[in-house]
Amino acid sequence: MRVQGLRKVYGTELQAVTALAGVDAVFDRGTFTAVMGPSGSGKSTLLQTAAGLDQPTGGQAWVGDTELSRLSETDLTKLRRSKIGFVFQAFNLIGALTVRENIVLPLQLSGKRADAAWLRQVVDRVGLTDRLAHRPSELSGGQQQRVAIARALATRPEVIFCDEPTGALDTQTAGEVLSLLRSVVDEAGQTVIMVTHDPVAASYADRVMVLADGRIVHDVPQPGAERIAEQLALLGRRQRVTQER
Ligand SMILES: Nc1ncnc2c1ncn2[C@@H]1O[C@H](COP(=O)(O)OP(=O)(O)OP(=O)(O)O)[C@@H](O)[C@H]1O
Repeated sequence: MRVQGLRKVYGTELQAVTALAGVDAVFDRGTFTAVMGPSGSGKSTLLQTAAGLDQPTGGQAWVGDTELSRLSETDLTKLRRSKIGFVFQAFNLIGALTVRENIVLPLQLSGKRADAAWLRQVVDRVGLTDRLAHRPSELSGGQQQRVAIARALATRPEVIFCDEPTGALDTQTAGEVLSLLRSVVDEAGQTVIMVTHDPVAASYADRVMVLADGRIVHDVPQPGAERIAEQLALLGRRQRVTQER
C-alpha cells in the first residue's frame, strides 16, 4: 500500500480546511503501522482516502499496482471488498445477524464463496469458535471487536485499516485485540495500518507515523510507549505555543 502527494481539502474557498497537505508513505506488506497525532491532524482522513472510502483532492493511493483514482465506483467497491479490511472503534457489527453471519457478510457482498478452511483458521485465531451462533449483543466489547477483526480477515485482504480499534475497550481487552492484530501481521503476513491516540497501542506496531496539520512530522520504527508519549506531549506543547502566538 502506498500514498503519494495525498491531499484533502474540505469545504469551499472561504472555509477551506486542509486536512491532508501532501502525504507520501509506503506501507510494506506484512508490516504494522500506527498512525498518531493530535486531534484534527488528519489521521482519519488519511485512512479514509488511502482506503478509497473518500476521494482525495489530489495525489494518489495504490493497493499493490492498482491506483484507486483510476477505478470506476463499481471497481473501487470491488477492490475495497476484496483487498481491504476495516476495523472501527464502534465495531459496526449487525445486531440482527449471528457472529458467523457477520463474519461472512463481506464474502457474501462480494459474491465469493467462503473458503471453509480459511474461515476456520480465522475464527480459531480470534478465539470465537464456540460463539458463532451468538448475536453481537451477547458478547463482551473485546469479543465484538474480535468478530470485527475476523470479518475484516474473511476475504484475506491485503491491508487492514483500523481506526481506534481499542478506543472503546478496557486495558486488558485492548491488549488482547492488539496481540491479535500483531499475530495477523506476523503469522498471516497481512498489512495493518492503525490510527490510535494510545502510545501503548502504538507500541504493538513496527513503526509509528505522527501527523500534525496534515503532514507527517515523524516516521520512525516504534520506539516504545514511553518515547511515543514523550514525542506526542512535545508536539502538543509546540502546537499550543504556535496557536498562542
Ligand atoms: N467532512 C468534513 N468537513 C469539513 N472538515 C472536515 C471534515 N472531516 C474532517 N474535517 C477536518 O479535517 C481535519 C482533519 O480531520 P481528521 O478527522 O482527519 O483528524 P483526526 O486526526 O482523525 O482527528 P481525531 O483524532 O480528533 O479523530 C480537521 O480539521 C477536521 O475538522
